[in-house]
Amino acid sequence: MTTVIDIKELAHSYESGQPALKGINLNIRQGEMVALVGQNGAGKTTLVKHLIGLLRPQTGQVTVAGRDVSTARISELSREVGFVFQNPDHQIFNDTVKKEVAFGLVNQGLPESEINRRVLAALREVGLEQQAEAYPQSLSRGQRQRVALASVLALQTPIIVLDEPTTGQDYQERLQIMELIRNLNRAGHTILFITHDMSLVAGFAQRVVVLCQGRILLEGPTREVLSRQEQLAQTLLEPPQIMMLASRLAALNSLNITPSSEVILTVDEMYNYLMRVLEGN
Ligand SMILES: Nc1ncnc2c1ncn2[C@@H]1O[C@H](COP(=O)(O)OP(=O)(O)OP(=O)(O)O)[C@@H](O)[C@H]1O
Repeated sequence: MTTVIDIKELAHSYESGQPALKGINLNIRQGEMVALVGQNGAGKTTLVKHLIGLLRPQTGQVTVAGRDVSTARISELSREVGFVFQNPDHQIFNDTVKKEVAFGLVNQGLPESEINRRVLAALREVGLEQQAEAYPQSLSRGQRQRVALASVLALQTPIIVLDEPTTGQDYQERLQIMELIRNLNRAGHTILFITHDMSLVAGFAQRVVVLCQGRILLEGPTREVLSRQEQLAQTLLEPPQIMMLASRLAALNSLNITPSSEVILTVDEMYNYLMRVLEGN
């Protein structure tokens, strides 16, 4: 499989503080669905900002779809990578939902009929077609998060990076969003998503990268990484019983059972159970 994100010895220090990244080496191949996890301040957002040119490598090298991000223009990178910000309010600035989702497409100079088609399809996918004319700031945080997601869906970029895509969503909405993202992956998009939610990792990621204090602590297939309970404990990602369940769920998911099998029901049930444990009910 072709490598679409290639990160070599990437380090970054903000002016005011400690180094946020300390020599990251990471390869992501076309068509993968990868979770990036780690406790607050581990460097996850700093890392992904390099993929869209919001930060340029101070040391090391980052290549995205064959383009060196040190020299690539942001407009060039944005055709390859769609980015859903952690806080939708850093992304949303138009006065209607429809205009917001259309914004990137208008910038690309697409014909109006194509823009309308893509905007409506994206809003339908995130369940916001009724809110097309609404003022984004009148929507709930969860709905604004879905507006941000729709804007990226409409761009149809080969790579999609999502920083905490399920923030502000309830249990059902979280599942719907992750299923939508998984469908994008099945349709061929490469997905990198940041999350604190290990049940989402267990249920949806093929591979996990664990960041800890600016370094990669663990990296590998989800099942393998989630079975490394002792090392994961260092990152204090979740209470041990949640990690244990997440690990078992990942093991079941990795069996890759066909949807018609009865066992898949067990996976779903277990996932639902895990989500309810996390919700505290
Ligand atoms: N703009 C900034 N200026 C100075 N320091 C920053 C800036 N952004 C992040 N940092 C610091 O860099 C480190 C890594 O932050 P980063 O936001 O990348 O971590 P994260 O893993 O995404 O955290 P979270 O899960 O809380 O979003 C932290 O110590 C953070 O305080």
